Amino acid sequence: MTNTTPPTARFIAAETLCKLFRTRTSIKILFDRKIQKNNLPARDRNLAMNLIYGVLRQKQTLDEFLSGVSRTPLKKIDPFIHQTLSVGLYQIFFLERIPRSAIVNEAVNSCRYKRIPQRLHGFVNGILRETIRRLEKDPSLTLPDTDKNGNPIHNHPDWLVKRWSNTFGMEETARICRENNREPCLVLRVNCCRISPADYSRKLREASIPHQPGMFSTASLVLPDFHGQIRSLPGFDAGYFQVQDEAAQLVTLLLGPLKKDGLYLDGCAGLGGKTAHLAERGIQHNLEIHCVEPDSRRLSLLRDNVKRLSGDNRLHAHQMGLEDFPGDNNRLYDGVLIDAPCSGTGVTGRHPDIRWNRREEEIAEYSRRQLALLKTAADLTAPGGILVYTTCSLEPEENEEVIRSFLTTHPAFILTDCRDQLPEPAQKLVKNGFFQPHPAMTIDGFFGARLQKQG
Ligand SMILES: C[S@@+](CC[C@H](N)C(=O)[O-])C[C@H]1O[C@@H](n2cnc3c(N)ncnc32)[C@H](O)[C@@H]1O
Repeated sequence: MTNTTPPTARFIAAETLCKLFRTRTSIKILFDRKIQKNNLPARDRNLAMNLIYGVLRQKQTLDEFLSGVSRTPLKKIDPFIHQTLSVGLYQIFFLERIPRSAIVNEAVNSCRYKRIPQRLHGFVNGILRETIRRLEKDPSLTLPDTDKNGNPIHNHPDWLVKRWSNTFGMEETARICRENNREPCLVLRVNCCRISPADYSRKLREASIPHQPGMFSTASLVLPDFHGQIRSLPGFDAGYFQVQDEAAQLVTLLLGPLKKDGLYLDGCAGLGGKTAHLAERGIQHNLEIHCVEPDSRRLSLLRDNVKRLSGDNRLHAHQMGLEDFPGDNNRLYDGVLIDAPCSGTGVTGRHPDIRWNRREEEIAEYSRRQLALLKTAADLTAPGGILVYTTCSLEPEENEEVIRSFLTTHPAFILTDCRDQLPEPAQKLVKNGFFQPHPAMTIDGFFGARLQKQG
């Protein structure tokens, strides 16, 4: 292989992993850049993505195994070679359909492409062949689940495991980590304004796509084995569904009961997952909806998303930070949603880069920004109106502590019980009045608080 031939999926995976660990940039940004630069065919793109996500979910077990096979300590292995080996080991242990000889050849090809000195190709070749030899001798050989001191390996950084064991206890933490290390299922929210979940289920059945109803949200369908293009699912253009985990589906319900002809604001709209949900529900209630998002790329995707799902022309999208949003002609909002920027520690199963990119020190800065956003939102909420605060973090400083701190300075607001707005199966996700699902309950980790301004 020469540098004039296009790079392979394995090479892209190893390079992306190296860059991620070096720069702590999100996988989405790194991968999109690589795809644009290299024009990988869809099949290779999917394989590269699988390898990257797989290695991120198994990082510590792969490293533990590698340090048992390699005579060179991990810290002394060149980062690209290290990640090429992780990608190779991941394929050997998890992707049964790839011939083992191809795994070794491809790893050596990646080294050639990277212009790694020839003498080191033998090192890569030797480690992978030795692994295969051990597996042939003992087919029941698996990756280690404890480290050399006998401590369980969780495939999460120690600081996060320590925090979660303080919050949830060690057993629950181990369960959360285990769930996060599995490949998550695709979850859809059926757009009930366009089609019922039962009718959409029929369409999936006709297309031979295995699925089942979600456990908590009545509008959800779970597709355990689907790995294709989302656009290829039945009724994408017709707006029959949106990809959204059950936890994210449920938090929008906390704005209920919706007020007829009411004025609503999504104060941190992002790509519009929750704005679109609100817009769908809003059609029936004739809502006027405003949303605020400072990032122009996200706002443009949001517009497409909302148009596809609700065709709503009563959505007013504002590109700015909430602190700069003057409101609409001094009118106050009957409902405000603050889906605040957060550490994302509740969704490190779906986005395993988060667990390695985050720093514990960042949590204090997130909670400062979250409290500021909540205070801004309070001024935009009408008397009698509902203010919903939500994050996809599991950290108390970003969740209940933000709410407690807010309530001490805003006595006009009272905390109401989230249970009243949720369908019966989801009510068990509420603790101390807060919506608090976490991955051990086979749902993304979220937090939601429903506040009402006294009128
Ligand atoms: C958790 S995401 C929102 C996800 C979105 N609600 C959804 O369901 O797709 C938080 C969003 O807040 C935006 N944001 C950051 N600072 C903000 C600010 N000062 N005012 C409003 N939005 C902000 C970020 O750009 C990001 O898109």
